[in-house]
Amino acid sequence: MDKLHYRSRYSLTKLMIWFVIFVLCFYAFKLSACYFSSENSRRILRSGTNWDSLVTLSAKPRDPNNGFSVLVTGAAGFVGSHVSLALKKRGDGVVGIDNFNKYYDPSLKRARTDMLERAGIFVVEADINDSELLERLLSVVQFSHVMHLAAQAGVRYAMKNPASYVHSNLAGLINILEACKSANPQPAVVWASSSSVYGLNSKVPFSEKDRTDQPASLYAATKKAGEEIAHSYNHIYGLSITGLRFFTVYGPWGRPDMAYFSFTKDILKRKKITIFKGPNNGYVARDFTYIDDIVSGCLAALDTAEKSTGSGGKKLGPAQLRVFNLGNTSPVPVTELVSILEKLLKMKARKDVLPMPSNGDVMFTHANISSAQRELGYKPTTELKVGLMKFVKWYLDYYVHSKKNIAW
Ligand SMILES: O=C(O)[C@H]1O[C@H](OP(=O)(O)OP(=O)(O)OC[C@H]2O[C@@H](n3ccc(=O)[nH]c3=O)[C@H](O)[C@@H]2O)[C@H](O)[C@@H](O)[C@@H]1O
Repeated sequence: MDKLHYRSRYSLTKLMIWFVIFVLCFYAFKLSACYFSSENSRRILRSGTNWDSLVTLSAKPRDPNNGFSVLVTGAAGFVGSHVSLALKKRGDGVVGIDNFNKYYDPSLKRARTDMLERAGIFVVEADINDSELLERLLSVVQFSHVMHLAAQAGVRYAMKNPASYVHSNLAGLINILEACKSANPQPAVVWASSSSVYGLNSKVPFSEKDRTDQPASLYAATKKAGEEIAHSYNHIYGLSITGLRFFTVYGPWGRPDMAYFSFTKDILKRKKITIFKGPNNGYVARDFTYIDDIVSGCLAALDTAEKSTGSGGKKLGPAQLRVFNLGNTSPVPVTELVSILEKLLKMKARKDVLPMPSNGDVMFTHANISSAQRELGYKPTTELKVGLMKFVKWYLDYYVHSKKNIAW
C-alpha cells in the first residue's frame, strides 16, 4: 500500500515538474517571439531569412511592374519620415535606415518610426557608416532609388561637435555612394544638400548657378563637399545623382533643435527666447519651406531621376547629375516668425534681441526655384502662416494634450 502511495506521489511530482517545464518553455518562446519582432528585429537581426524577408517585403512596390523600391536613409528623421510615408502611400516599396542618434530627443524618432511601421515600412536600426550592412541590404533588394536624407543637421551645433559632421555628412555619404556604385544594378541617388552652401553669397535670390565657395559654417562646408563628392562618383562610376538644397524646412513632426520648434516650446513655458539681429539692427530672414512642399520636390526628383549607367563599380556611360533649390521663394524675418507664433499660441514671447554671434549663421536665405519648377514641376504652395498653424496644432496634440515630456 505504502509502495503504491509512494509511486502515485512520485508520478504526480513528475507530472508537476513536466507541467512547470512546459509553462516555462511556452513563456520563453513567447518572449523570444517578442524579442525578434518589430523594434528588436530592427536592432538585432542583421541577416538571416527573417530579416531578409522583412526587408524584401517592405521594399516591394504595390504594383511590382510599376513602382519604385526606395531605400530611405534617415527614415526616422523629420524629412525622412514624411518622404517614406508619402512614397508608401502612393504604392512604392520603402525600406528605412536610421541610427537613432541622440542629437535630439530619440523618443520623437521612435514615435515617427512607429508611424512608419504601422504603414508597413521596415526600418533598419544601423549607421550609414556600416558598410557591411549596406552591402547586405543592397544585395537582398535591388533598390531602384536611394533617398539619402541621413545627416548631421544644424548650423550652429557644428562648433560644438565638428566630428559628428565629418562622420555623417562626409564619411557616411561616401559610404552610401560606395555601396550604390558597387550594387548591380546601381540605384539612382537623390540626397539632401542645403541652402547653407550659398554661405556669404549676397546675390539674391540664390540660383544654382551662383557661387557656393564661401560656406559660413562647417555644416555648410560638409554639404558643399558632398556636392563635389557626388560629382566625382557620377563622373567615375556613372551613378545618377540629384542633390536637393533644402531651405529651412519646418512643419509637424519637425526637429526640436530648429528655431520655430524651440521658440514654440519656450513661449509656452514662458522662457526667454533669443532673437539674433544683424549689423545696424538689420533683420535676419529665412526662406522657410513647409514640409509637404519639400516632400513633393523629393518625390518629383525621384520620378525624374534617370537610371545610373554603371554596373558593379564600372561606368558604362555618362549619367545624370543635378542640383536643385527647394525653397519657398519668400523670405520672412525671424521677428515675423515669432509674431506669427505668438498669435497662434495666444501668448507673448519674452524676447532677448542680441547681435548675431559668430556662429556660422547667415543673414538671409532666398531661393530661386525656376530650375526645380522647370525640371521637377516643383511649386511650393504653403504660406508660413498656414504651415505654422499646422505645426502648432501638431505640437499641442503631441506634447501638450498628451502630456508627453519634452526631453531636450
Ligand atoms: O536651410 C538650411 O539649409 C538649413 O536650415 C536650418 O538652419 P537654419 O536656417 O539656421 O534654421 P534654424 O536653426 O531654425 O534658424 C532659423 C533662424 O532663426 C535664427 N535663430 C535661431 C535660434 C535662436 O535661438 N535665435 C535665432 O534668432 C537663426 O539665426 C536663423 O536665422 C536647418 O537647421 C539646417 O539643418 C538646414 O540645413
